[in-house]
Amino acid sequence: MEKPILKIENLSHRYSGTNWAIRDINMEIDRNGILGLLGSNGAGKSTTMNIICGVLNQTEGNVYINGIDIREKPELAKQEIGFLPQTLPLYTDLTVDEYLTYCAELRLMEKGKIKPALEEAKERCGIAHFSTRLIKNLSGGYRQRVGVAQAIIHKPRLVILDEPTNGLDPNQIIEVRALIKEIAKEHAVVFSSHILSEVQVLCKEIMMIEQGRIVFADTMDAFNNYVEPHSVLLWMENPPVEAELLQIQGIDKVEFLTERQIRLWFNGEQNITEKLIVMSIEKGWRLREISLDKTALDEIFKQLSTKITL
Ligand SMILES: Nc1ncnc2c1ncn2[C@@H]1O[C@H](COP(=O)(O)OP(=O)(O)OP(=O)(O)O)[C@@H](O)[C@H]1O
Repeated sequence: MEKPILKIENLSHRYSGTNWAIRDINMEIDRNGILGLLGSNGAGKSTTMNIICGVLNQTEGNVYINGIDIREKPELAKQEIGFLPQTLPLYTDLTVDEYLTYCAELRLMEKGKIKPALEEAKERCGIAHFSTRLIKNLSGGYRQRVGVAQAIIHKPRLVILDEPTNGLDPNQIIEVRALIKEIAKEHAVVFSSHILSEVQVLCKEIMMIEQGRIVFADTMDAFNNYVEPHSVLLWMENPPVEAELLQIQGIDKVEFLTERQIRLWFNGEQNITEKLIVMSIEKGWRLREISLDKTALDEIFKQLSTKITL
């Protein structure tokens, strides 16, 4: 049977003299696609990624890339890893071609294979027209693309991207996200973010890390079900009485916040907003505002964090 692309067993790390930065992380990836590592600042994303990529030595646990222990055979394992760290590892006085050639050499690629690999990586990252441009003269978005190109130039099975859209403007973010999707067709990609919506649009699998521990690991669909909104906020000029609202199928609880502002708690009812809008028109409730009360990310983290066993 083929070895998993990435296997992490009971990974823990403690920076000297501090508390555990990550604790008992387990993870396995055996196919291409995107896994989103979601966590707030300081949750432990970079620590985990740096260890996977052999940049940092773990305190406890094991990391295998294609079955190879990264600590025992780092050079071999690193041939199957592409890494874009949080701070771009760019030499800004080099041209794009010079820099990517240098990266390919660092990855111990065979001389004869470097040129075609360089052209392919540039093509895939949309930077072929900047081959001779000094990196310092590129925009942030294009620098990020060069960063991605250096991560895939040696065609690794695993590509690790640490907050790749951080610091980019909205257009650049869209472009880099599209690039990540493209890359994931041919590589297993792990990318980190502290933005839930970003992970939601990009990933099929999500792993949430909080205070160094995995608090949720499943498909994006399972996650979305988990955080389904359960309440809806309404502002009506002429609201009905509580009893009338409770008769609506799917409504469990009614809370009058003010005379005209009401929170309705519902259960499993998919089209609740549409239903309420139609009823308001029929019954003359004079609905002014309606919004689904999606649980804030902080709240989700808090809920999930209480589920972990320390
Ligand atoms: N070199 C270091 N020395 C000591 N503590 C560190 C070091 N690097 C990180 N930490 C601590 O380890 C914990 C995890 O940090 P890490 O950088 O992995 O989190 P992160 O999820 O990547 O956050 P961010 O998005 O802010 O980078 C934090 O408490 C951080 O303060």
